Amino acid sequence: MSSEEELSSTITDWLFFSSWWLLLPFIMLLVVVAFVVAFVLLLYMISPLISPKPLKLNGAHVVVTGGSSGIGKSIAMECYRQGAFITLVARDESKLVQAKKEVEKCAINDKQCQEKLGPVDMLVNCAGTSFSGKFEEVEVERFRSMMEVNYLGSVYPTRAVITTMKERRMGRILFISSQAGQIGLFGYTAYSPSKFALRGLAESLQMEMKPYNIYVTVAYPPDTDTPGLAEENRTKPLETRLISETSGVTQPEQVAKIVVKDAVQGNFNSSVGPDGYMLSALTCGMSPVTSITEGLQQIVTMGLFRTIALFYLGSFDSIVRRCMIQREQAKAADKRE
Ligand SMILES: NC(=O)C1=CN([C@@H]2O[C@H](COP(=O)(O)OP(=O)(O)OC[C@H]3O[C@@H](n4cnc5c(N)ncnc54)[C@H](OP(=O)(O)O)[C@@H]3O)[C@@H](O)[C@H]2O)C=CC1
Ligand SMILES: CCCCCCCCCCCCCCCC(=O)[C@@H](N)CO
Repeated sequence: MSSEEELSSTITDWLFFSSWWLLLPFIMLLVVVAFVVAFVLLLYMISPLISPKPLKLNGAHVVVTGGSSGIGKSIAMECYRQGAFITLVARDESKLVQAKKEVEKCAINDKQCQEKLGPVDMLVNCAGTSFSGKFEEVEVERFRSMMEVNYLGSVYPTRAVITTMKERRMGRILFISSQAGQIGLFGYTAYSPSKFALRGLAESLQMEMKPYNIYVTVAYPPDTDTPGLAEENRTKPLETRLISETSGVTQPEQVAKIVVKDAVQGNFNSSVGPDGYMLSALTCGMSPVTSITEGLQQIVTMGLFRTIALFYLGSFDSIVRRCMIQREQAKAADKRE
């Protein structure tokens, strides 16, 4: 054996009989894990720069449009319970007076009995109305009125308070959209667009307002047990009812607790319940991120939630198809009689 051959056989022996190289994948894995951990730690270190400072509700002036009923009234009560001064806005005066009495029962200090008006610290755009029906059966006028009340009805109050908020370099704007502002559903051709519009407004407004320490929140509640829902249910197509049942009916107090907490913290997105959480992660798009945890959750869960969503969509389509077949059979039976 030449010395050259000897050397090569020693190297082969070493390579095959000593097992250091078996560790190579583990070492690489360790390096990758170390990098990921370092990256996440870094993100958490800069998170105070991203997360806004919470608003102090105690002593703050909160204006709630649509505050005389349903979700708006519950939001007013929740804020009053935390020590805020409240202004309620709506059209029907007797409903307003009644709501004022109910809100005042939630007082936490004597000072609240004296009214303190002044610059608005938080504006809650909750005035709104809903309508469901099949596209061709909804009066054209209804498409306009939905945009006017739900969308423009949120633009005007916001315009009224924003200049002072900018000057004071503080404030919160809350928009009450809906799960129907995240997905378009059977029966909501007039309502959904007015709620989607709020999201576009909120995203644009947030980018303008961030340097002024003003934070915008959009809430997407599911069906909530209010006089508004009862009214909507009177014309609701069967399809819409069956599809909406997926995410159930929530109580307005529950919605109020969650959205007030999110607005105080300055979270852009506010969702209610597990379906709401999935929908928001899935539809986050280019919306601003207000905590590292939120961003990481979106990154990790999106593929999984899309998979789940495809099953939901399939079941919604089959509800629509079944209802259509049933209607046609009923019609045919009617004709035969
Ligand atoms: N209930 C639900 O299932 C869900 C509701 N939402 C949204 O939450 C918001 C509140 O809904 P909800 O609590 O059910 O509704 P309600 O009908 O119970 O209350 C609506 C409130 O808005 C006021 N309002 C209605 N129209 C106008 C108007 N043109 N100008 C000024 N104020 C007005 C009403 O007072 P008045 O009539 O005296 O003016 C009332 O105070 C709406 O924007 C709705 O789209 C979102 C998701 C689910
Ligand atoms: C991963 C994907 C999960 C998907 C879950 C889908 C659940 C869909 C349910 C939609 C319910 C729509 C409620 C509208 C409420 C509303 O705004 C009106 N009631 C107003 O009165």
